[in-house]
Amino acid sequence: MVRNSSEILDVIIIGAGSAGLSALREVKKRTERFILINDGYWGTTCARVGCMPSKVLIEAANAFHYHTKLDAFGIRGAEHLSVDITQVMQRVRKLRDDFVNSTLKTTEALANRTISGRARLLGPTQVFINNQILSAKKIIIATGSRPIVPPNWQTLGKALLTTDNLFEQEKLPSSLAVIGMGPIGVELAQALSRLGIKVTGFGSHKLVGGLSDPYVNQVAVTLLSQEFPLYLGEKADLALGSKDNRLSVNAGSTTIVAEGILAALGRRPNIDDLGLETLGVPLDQHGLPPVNLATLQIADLPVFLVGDANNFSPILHEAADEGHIAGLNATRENIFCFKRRVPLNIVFSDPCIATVGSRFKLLKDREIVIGEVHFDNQGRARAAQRNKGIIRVYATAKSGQLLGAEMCAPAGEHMAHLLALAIDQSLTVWDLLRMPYYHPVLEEGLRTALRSLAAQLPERNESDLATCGAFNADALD
Ligand SMILES: Cc1cc2nc3c(=O)[nH]c(=O)nc-3n(C[C@H](O)[C@H](O)[C@H](O)COP(=O)(O)OP(=O)(O)OC[C@H]3O[C@@H](n4cnc5c(N)ncnc54)[C@H](O)[C@@H]3O)c2cc1C
Ligand SMILES: NC(=O)c1ccc[n+]([C@@H]2O[C@H](COP(=O)([O-])OP(=O)(O)OC[C@H]3O[C@@H](n4cnc5c(N)ncnc54)[C@H](O)[C@@H]3O)[C@@H](O)[C@H]2O)c1
Repeated sequence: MVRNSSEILDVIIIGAGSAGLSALREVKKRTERFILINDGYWGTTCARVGCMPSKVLIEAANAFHYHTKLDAFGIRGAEHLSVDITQVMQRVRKLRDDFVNSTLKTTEALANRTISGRARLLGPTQVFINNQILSAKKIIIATGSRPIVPPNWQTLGKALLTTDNLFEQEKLPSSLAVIGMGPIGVELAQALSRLGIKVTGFGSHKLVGGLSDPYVNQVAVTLLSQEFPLYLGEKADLALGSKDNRLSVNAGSTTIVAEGILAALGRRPNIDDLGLETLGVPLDQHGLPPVNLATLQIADLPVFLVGDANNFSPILHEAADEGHIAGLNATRENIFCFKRRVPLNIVFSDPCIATVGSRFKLLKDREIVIGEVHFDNQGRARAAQRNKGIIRVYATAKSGQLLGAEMCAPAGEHMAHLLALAIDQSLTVWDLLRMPYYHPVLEEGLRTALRSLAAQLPERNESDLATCGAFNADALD
């Protein structure tokens, strides 16, 4: 029998991932009349099967990969090093468990304010959960996303890996086709290859890792292809041999045989079966309702859609921001518009792929100037055997105001943060060139890109340190 709770809650939060927990933090400050509902495991995608375990795996892979550079430093014996995959995976899970436990503390303390189960909307103020109907003034939907797996791939059983089960593996197949070269595919294909697995990468787009600048992409593809075969531009599909039961991957004219598949085809918002159709607003072709990204409100309803579930920018800091905005707006009289942060996407490949500010594909029809640096001859990068990669920086042609950058560069994660701070502050290339650069650092490479950009701008007053030029000597720039 369905129970109809008589209590009218202030807020129901559906989904206890990073977005839901961020909303919870704000809701909790203002009311005790809330319920947090989560289906399946608690502990967030980020900590359980996302950002954190993937980064632990990548760190192990890069630590081992370093042995390929030792000989050049004059350090011998590296060929005797080997990877114990079982131990690597155990360490991934051990750290993963610590990360998950840290997130569980928040929700365990809530006791009867949490419900485990699959929630479904019955309208803008009602939720059906575990045979009962809950009513609330506001509802925050933070149901996250899941890996896309085509139906005919699901029959593969153990041979099919996604990020939902990869980190649970005790051992890994000796050969693996990584299908999809977005951020997840690139990060994991490189890491698994560096750990000694025979990886083949497939991507239906020519662009990898979320890049849109073809010049940066070309460098990224060239560098990744030096580590594992990479087939781009054709959709991959699978076939299981009828006689030998061998798994083959086909993409255009390419066919390879692999022991296992890692599907990294993208992620789908968890909005199916959620009852969004009961809200009475139009849904787009993906089933998504209209969401105001400055308020996270769905149309003018008392309902908010945040995090991966709205498919706007499925990365952690954006999910956390959206939860924060929705948590505030759901507990205030008036809805407030928030200015969103400068876009920043980092792929933890080596060299690091990153996009910051406006993407190249959105700028190419505007009047912009582009500064560029290749790291092949950059002094500090050469000293560290990290001299590979490129940064391209975009600015307005008139004033040199920084608009964005794309890169595949050593220390790219840090360069991208520096540029994000500069873009947020509406700085020009000259403003950045006026600031200090220590010597010898990788940031001098970024400065070279900025100088090449400044050289294309109208001339400046020479009494300004921003015009201090390069020595044109590898050792000094
Ligand atoms: C392998 C991988 C690596 C990543 N690496 C990075 C990275 O390095 N940096 C970065 O910024 N981002 C990264 N991301 C993305 C980041 O993890 C996500 O953007 C973020 O975790 C999304 O948080 P969320 O709260 O929207 O969703 P989630 O954390 O998935 O939370 C949603 C919750 O809602 C529950 N739920 C779903 N449907 C219902 C329902 N009907 N009723 C009740 N509960 C429901 C789910 O079970 C889940 O617990 C990575 C993702 C993956 C998969
Ligand atoms: N470091 C990070 O910040 C990080 C890391 C991992 C994931 N993420 C987030 O997770 C989201 C999902 O990442 P993702 O890489 O899974 O998705 P994605 O959508 O970015 O990339 C998936 C890729 O798979 C390709 N593809 C789809 N079907 C294919 C097929 N049959 N054959 C070959 N290629 C195929 C698509 O063309 C696409 O390029 C990202 O948007 C990102 O926001 C972020």
